Order: sequence, then C-alpha cells, then structure tokens
Amino acid sequence: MHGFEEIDTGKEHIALTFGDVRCGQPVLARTHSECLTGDALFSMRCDCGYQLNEALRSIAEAGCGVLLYLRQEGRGIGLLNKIKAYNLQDHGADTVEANERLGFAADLRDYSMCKAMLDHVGISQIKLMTNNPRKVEALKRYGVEVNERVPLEVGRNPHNEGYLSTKAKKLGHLLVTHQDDEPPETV
Ligand SMILES: Nc1nc2c(ncn2[C@@H]2O[C@H](COP(=O)(O)OP(=O)(O)OP(=O)(O)O)[C@@H](O)[C@H]2O)c(=O)[nH]1
Ligand SMILES: [Zn+2]
Repeated sequence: MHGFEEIDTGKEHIALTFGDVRCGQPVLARTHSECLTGDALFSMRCDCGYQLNEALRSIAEAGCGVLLYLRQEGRGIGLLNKIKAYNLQDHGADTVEANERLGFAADLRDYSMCKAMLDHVGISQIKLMTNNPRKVEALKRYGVEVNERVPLEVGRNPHNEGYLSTKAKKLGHLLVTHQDDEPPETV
C-alpha cells in the first residue's frame, strides 16, 4: 500500500497493488472514489461498495492489479454535502438535481493525481474497470494509457435502481442492463 498527499488540497489517497504490477503488460486497475456510506457502511442506495468488492475480487483472480482509492467523497462535494443531497433525493430530486440544488456541478472530481500515482508504482498501461466513459477520457487527458475499459456492473438492487438509471441517462454511464424508465406505449 502506497500513500500520497495532494499538495494543493492536502487530500490523502492510496494505491493498493497486488502481484507483479511492474510486468510491463497492461494492469487491471480500479480508480475508486471514496464512498463512506457504500464502501464501509454497506449502503444499498449506490453501487460503490459492490463495485469495490468486485474490483478487488477481479484483481485477486487475475493475480495482478491496482486499486487507486481516491478521497473524493460524494463525487467531490464531501460527505456532509452528500448526506444533504441524499435528503433532497428522499424528497424527489435525482442525484444530479440534488447536487445542483446545493449549488454544485453534478461531478466535481479531479483525476489529475492518478498519473503520478501509477508512475510511482511502476504502471504504464491499465485495463480500467469502470462504467464511466468520462473517467476514461479524464485519465487519458492526464496522460494515463488506458488500453481497455472493463465493465464493472454489479450490485443493482431496488434501492439503487433509480440512481443507476439517472447515472446512465444524465451522466453517460454505460450500463448494459439499463432499461429506459419510460412506460411502454399502449396501443
Ligand atoms: N453527490 C453525490 N455523490 C454520490 C451519490 N451517490 C454516490 N456518490 C458518490 O459517487 C462516487 C462514485 O461515483 P459513481 O458516479 O457512482 O461512479 P463512477 O466512479 O463515476 O463510475 P464507475 O467507475 O463506473 O463506478 C463516490 O464518491 C460516491 O460517494 C449521490 O447521490 N450524490
Ligand atoms: Zn456510493
């Protein structure tokens, strides 16, 4: 486990590697944004905890991989603001509208630290486990060589169905099992 501190923000991130990540081949990787409620408290209203588990399981199965655990709770708005956003969602807003009502953009995350973290552990190319094409683009923009996107679609349940469908519709997430919520036209 390697620890990093972002100079500008003081945020502390970690890279957890498994196996021979300096092998020169593309390495299975997960860049995971902190979600205290999902990752540590087993919340079912998002898919974060399930994705974290599945990513670690896949890395173990592959025998080699890296987890970048990024301290960007609540898509960058922080834990307390995320709790406020959840309250708005409990009163009808979707995940994007709730952020906007609190005065934030839908996604405030920054991936600029990832390249340096990967360089430090000797990884030059990755196979990224994500459903978020904007994450792939952001990493590439910062110079990370993403050879492949590996879908990471797990944990769908009745409590996160609406949340996942908003991610697909408004945030561009590629979710194979996404079904449009519109009711079928009656003939
Ligand atoms: N602001 C806000 N953040 C949320 C909400 N639900 C989950 N999060 C945060 O969203 C982040 C995870 O982002 P997601 O949009 O679920 O997924 P992603 O990282 O873009 O894409 P994947 O790589 O496919 O997981 C974590 O930091 C969570 O704390 C919410 O309703 N509002
Ligand atoms: Zn979550």
